[in-house]
Amino acid sequence: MKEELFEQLDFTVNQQYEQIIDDLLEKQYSIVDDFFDPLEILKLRSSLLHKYEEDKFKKSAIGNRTNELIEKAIRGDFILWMNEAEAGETEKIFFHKINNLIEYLNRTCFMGILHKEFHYAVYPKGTFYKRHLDTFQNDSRRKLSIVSYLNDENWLKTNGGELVIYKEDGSEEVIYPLPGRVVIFESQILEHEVKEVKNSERLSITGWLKTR
Ligand SMILES: O=C(O)CCC(=O)C(=O)O
Ligand SMILES: [Fe+2]
Repeated sequence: MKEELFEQLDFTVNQQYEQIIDDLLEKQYSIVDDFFDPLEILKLRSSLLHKYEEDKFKKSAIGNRTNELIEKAIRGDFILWMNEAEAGETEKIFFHKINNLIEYLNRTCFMGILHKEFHYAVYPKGTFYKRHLDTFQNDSRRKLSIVSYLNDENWLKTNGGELVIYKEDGSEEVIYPLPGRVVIFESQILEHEVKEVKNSERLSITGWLKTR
């Protein structure tokens, strides 16, 4: 009895998470502009670029690798999966924040998130990811998609690489990949697209929170 009471007491309402939950309930996606602060973004970006320069990234695939050309016509990004067990200092900051969010979602919404997977992504100039649903190719257990943008503060809107979310009412939300910004959306429901990068390299971490 007493323990139960204490469990209740150590819970504090987090306004940012509450906003995410409200948004998800209302429109199936949420845009959070200050999920990571500038120093965190700087560290995550350096870490990404360091690994990218070491040639650790691989061309992304879409399920079975039967036709390279078709795959290239669908998505052109390069990715590196992150391993929480081997996370460096910088990645630890990332996973700490994500784990806090998961804990909150499970506690307040009984979302039942049990697994997660994240990868770094680089979209070089000229690349894109055509309109798709994240659960088509890989995994029906994907519940929420989370994209964190690691571009620097000089990122221009004219660089392209917008994330377009196709809403259920038929309209579109165009989202610029600005540093610190995180976009969370229902993986099973919302189709989306990454527009062609016209200039520079578009840097991000993409991942999924999964049930069962
Ligand atoms: O980078 C983004 O904005 C979205 C990436 C995406 O849709 C995916 O990797 O499935
Ligand atoms: Fe996607």
